Amino acid sequence: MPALNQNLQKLFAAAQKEERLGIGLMSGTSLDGLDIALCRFSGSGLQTKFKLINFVTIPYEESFKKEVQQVFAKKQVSLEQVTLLNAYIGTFHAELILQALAEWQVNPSDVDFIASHGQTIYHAPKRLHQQENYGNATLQIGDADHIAVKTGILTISDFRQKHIAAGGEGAPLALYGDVLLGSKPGENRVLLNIGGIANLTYLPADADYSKVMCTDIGPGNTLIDAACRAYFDKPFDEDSAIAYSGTVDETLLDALLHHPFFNENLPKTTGPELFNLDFVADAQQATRTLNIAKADLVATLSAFTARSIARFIGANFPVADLKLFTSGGGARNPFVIDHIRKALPNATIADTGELGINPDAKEAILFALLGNEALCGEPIAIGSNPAVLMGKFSFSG
Ligand SMILES: Nc1ncnc2c1ncn2[C@@H]1O[C@H](COP(=O)(O)OP(=O)(O)OP(=O)(O)O)[C@@H](O)[C@H]1O
Ligand SMILES: CC(=O)N[C@H]1[C@@H]2OC[C@@H](O2)[C@@H](O)[C@@H]1O[C@H](C)C(=O)O
Repeated sequence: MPALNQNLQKLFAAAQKEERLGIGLMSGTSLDGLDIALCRFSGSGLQTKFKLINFVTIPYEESFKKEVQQVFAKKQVSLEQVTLLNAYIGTFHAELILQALAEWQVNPSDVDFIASHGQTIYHAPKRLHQQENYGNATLQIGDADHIAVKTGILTISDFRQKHIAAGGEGAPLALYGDVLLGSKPGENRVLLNIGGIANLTYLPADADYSKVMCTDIGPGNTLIDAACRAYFDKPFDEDSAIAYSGTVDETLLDALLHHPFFNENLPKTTGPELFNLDFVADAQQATRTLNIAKADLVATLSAFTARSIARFIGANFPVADLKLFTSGGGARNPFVIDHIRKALPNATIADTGELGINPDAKEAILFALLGNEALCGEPIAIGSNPAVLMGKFSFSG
């Protein structure tokens, strides 16, 4: 039998180890920075044992955000800019990983794999584009060959394509990790992530994985952030200072909550391609609220996030018998969380820190888990999701 080449030998060795060190990377729709989670794994699937060793979010410079924003969630962009960014983001993420590893005094050669989400620049489920000849599609850039070559670490990436190829919308993938991290027999749980977009995983008390459900709900921080950028020259509404200084416009809020996306079948996905300031302006036009104070707009958009989340949970789950665990940057938005609490007075709400999961690190941990599965797992059927192993391998040499 011919010998395996060195890349495949390394891959085999990593997959067969008792314990593996893996890095999960997330660069989300909020474009706030790169989340880097260093985890130790043993086993796979529902028997995985994992420990978060180190975590950091390295914030992006404004100049980098602006470059990505030129192509982010836009129908018409410069193809040259996309091409340049694809290579640039891969190299840039590799530099940030090396910086984090140096700070943690971890030698790159001790890390078995990197699992990289990349940067979503366009998410186009068929429900959005509605073009007959095309199916679901999504695009994450930041090519992993650059990460692998620059760090010397086997890199797994582009997880969402397999989900689409096997019948999904490419998102949310959270359930694959949430089942492992968050389910507890005897408790109905919801793991709610409020990132740019809000999504959740429902974990039923009987631990019947066929009943697990994971879907996007609607906007998380994306509209709040967009309004802060456009009208206050701020990247986000820190500690809800602007929202608390304004008043919710109930007429506008009601119009926003009437968007047909909220009545579409589950599971479903969305993004800033739909929930953006043009959508808000249309609702303002229709309700003659174009002239409301900008602080009132931020308050209304914050209430919109909270109310759409609370309405979804109230309509779909047994609220009085439910534990809700929050994560993502929006879990640190007090206005949003207060409004969810008020709308769901009977639900128990805490952040995922109560489960021993750093709420800011959860999505990066998810990708590390998916990387571990790509190396040594088996496809698992959860809810209506495709039972597939996701991710593509990039070798360092
Ligand atoms: N102290 C705070 N007060 C208010 N909002 C905050 C605070 N800290 C973080 N946020 C919000 O959280 C956002 C970042 O959230 P997060 O990093 O979870 O998003 P993401 O991972 O990019 O999104 P997604 O999950 O959609 O991909 C910020 O843009 C901001 O809106
Ligand atoms: C296409 C894409 O990047 N979607 C993200 C986004 O951010 C939140 C929500 O929209 C979710 O569907 C998904 O990310 C998480 C990590 C997921 O797949 O579970």
